[in-house]
Amino acid sequence: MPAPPKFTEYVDKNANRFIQRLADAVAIPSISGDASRRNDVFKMAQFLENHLKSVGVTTTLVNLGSHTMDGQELPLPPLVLGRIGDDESKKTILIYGHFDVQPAEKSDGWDTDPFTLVVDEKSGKLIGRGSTDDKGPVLGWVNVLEAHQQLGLDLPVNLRFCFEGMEESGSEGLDEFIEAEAKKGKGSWFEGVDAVCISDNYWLNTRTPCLTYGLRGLTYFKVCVSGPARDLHSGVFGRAVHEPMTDLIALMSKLVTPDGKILVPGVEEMVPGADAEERKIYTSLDYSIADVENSAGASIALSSSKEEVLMGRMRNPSLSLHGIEGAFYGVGAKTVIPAKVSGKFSIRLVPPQTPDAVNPLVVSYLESEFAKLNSKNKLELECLHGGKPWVEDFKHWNYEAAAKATEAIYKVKPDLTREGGSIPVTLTFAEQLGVNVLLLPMGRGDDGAHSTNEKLDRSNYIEGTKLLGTYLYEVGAIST
Ligand SMILES: C[C@H](N)C(=O)N[C@@H](Cc1c[nH]cn1)C(=O)O
Ligand SMILES: [Zn+2]
Ligand SMILES: [Zn+2]
Repeated sequence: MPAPPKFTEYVDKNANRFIQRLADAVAIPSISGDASRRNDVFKMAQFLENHLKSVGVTTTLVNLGSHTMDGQELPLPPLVLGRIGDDESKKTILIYGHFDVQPAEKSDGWDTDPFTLVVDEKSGKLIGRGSTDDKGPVLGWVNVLEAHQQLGLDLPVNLRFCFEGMEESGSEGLDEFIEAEAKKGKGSWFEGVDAVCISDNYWLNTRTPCLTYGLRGLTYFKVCVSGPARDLHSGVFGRAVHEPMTDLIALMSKLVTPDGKILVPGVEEMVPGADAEERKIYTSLDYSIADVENSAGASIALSSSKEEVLMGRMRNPSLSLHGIEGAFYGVGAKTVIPAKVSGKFSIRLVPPQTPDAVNPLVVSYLESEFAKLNSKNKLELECLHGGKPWVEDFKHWNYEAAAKATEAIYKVKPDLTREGGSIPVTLTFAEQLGVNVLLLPMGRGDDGAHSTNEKLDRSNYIEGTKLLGTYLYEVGAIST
């Protein structure tokens, strides 16, 4: 059953207001990983709750307690829960999204202020932090509800919402909440949920919409090397003391080869290779080396084989080095020996890898490599956060409904993809609620999530809003 034409017409007529709604959301720098922005994450929770209320959703804010970040005790942002519809003859869909964003500074290399949405009329880009990850998709649902409220249309399904403000920082407190609710059975917030829909990833390319049935897991490490009591002068202490930065670089260089092979013994070996049958999946996807290179902004693909690049992103683990805290990075030529430096790296995990299985391998490898350095400095290892990988059955009515909706809006069959990123709560929903989970992305592969000049194309936001609404009608029309 397609959505009524008046729904899609309403979305077109109100596109500019919907863009203003996104601009208002982007203006709140809700960076969960920055302690100084915690008030803004709370402000964003309030903004979202107000918008949901105004379109007829019954809402609750759930206090998730507090946590320690950068040595500070901080209140966790609340979960924003919502419900609309209680008709037993209809299916109930749980929608998840997040209202926190990655850090962004103009000085990182943005062309414009990251927290002022720029509507580039010529290119059709809506540029700003969170535009595609994940404020645009979250507001897409608000837009759908507004249209139904204003047009006096009944929703074809019951909806439950679970929006969090810590996704970019390990989803602290969320798994525990879901597990505790799921245990309640009757009377649980999630009672009656038939399936889950998450819009928080991207098309593989810039042309073809997709449905996503897999995510990589993650384990994120901080490797701290310290020694001197304070920063030292390299002219006075160079070649006289063990230098933390030198030890750290030696360790970091032992983690991964320049062509992406993970050097921690046992980690690559956990994953079985792809057989000819599986390779066909990657051959059939609408993708080329130009897609990865255009979205990376340079000709730097690791392989000239499309299948290898896709497998590297979708079905193989990867290890990335992210940064070094405490290192000198300013302008000029400071001749310092930093006293304490912390390297940050993460491993994207694929089945059957889990943080519990991989972390001990990482720890014992780094400890043994550090021992080989014969350094008198001190090594400390910390796993900052993690999550398991997830792969779903895509031959399910939830995917069938999403495929029909995609064909109705975009006039093409969607690709079926696995995403290289991580949304740890996905597996928790699947396991705890025992229902199918679908990823229905709004944005394109070149949106630059987590990067500078993050954008969502105007057409993806507006057609994506229609897609989310149409998906609900297709779910409503399925009889199982
Ligand atoms: C795919 C999703 N939109 C996303 O960006 N997830 C993040 C989750 C995360 C974990 N640590 C920090 N952020 C990701 O895959 O990096
Ligand atoms: Zn993200
Ligand atoms: Zn996200």
